[in-house]
Amino acid sequence: MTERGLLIVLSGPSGVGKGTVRKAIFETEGNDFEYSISMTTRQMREGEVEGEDYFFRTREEFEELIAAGQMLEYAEYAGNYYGTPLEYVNQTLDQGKDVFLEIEVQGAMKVKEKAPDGVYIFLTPPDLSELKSRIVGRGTDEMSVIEQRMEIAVSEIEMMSHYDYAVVNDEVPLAVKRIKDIIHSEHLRVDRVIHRYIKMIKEL
Ligand SMILES: Nc1ncnc2c1ncn2[C@@H]1O[C@H](COP(=O)(O)OP(=O)(O)OP(=O)(O)O)[C@@H](O)[C@H]1O
Ligand SMILES: Nc1nc2c(ncn2[C@@H]2O[C@H](COP(=O)(O)O)[C@@H](O)[C@H]2O)c(=O)[nH]1
Repeated sequence: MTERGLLIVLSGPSGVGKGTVRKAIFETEGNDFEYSISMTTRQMREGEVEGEDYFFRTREEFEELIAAGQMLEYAEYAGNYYGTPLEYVNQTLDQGKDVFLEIEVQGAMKVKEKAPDGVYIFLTPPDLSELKSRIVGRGTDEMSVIEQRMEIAVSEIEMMSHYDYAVVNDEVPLAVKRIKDIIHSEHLRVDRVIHRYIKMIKEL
């Protein structure tokens, strides 16, 4: 039987740079994990592409998928649903490939309940004023939404202790390296490696 892949969960407050760092990770060489594209009911931003950035759905469609048990997790964030389709994650892990989720904190905690053996990484800003500058600088949200996201950010940062690792996103290439190093180390954990040896011993 193929060894199940590792579930990698990256969270952190809105605007910290999760998307930027995740894209940079996937652009670097030597990755062996797949990105799970999320579903959302929020409006598509300029430049976003259906099926690449998100699967954009109506609230009705999203609620049907929840009712059908087709979401690994979902959360309501700043007035919209966001969630992880279950089938892709399960199929990919079953094929022995690692899966990378980039999701907010409520959803990450739901995933952690279901998959405590995943690796949970919290991306932090150097400080809160830099966080606000990044959200403002991105130019995608109105001031009322920015204030809402900053309030949520404070409560999200309070949840950091539930994660396995905290990575500061001061500079993107440094954050990328820190995250790749964590994933590499997770693969060397004895509780993951030992299964291979138990299997070999059984086959002797
Ligand atoms: N290390 C960094 N230094 C300076 N600016 C950064 C850094 N990382 C990301 N940014 C910028 O911060 C802004 C927010 O980044 P990004 O959209 O990736 O955040 P996010 O955490 O994915 O946000 P959300 O959760 O709202 O989707 C972008 O304009 C991005 O270019
Ligand atoms: N619980 C989940 N949160 C998700 C998912 N996909 C993205 N997100 C997070 O939502 C906020 C807002 O995103 P934005 O694109 O509107 O800026 C951010 O923290 C994302 O990481 C998901 O599948 N589940």
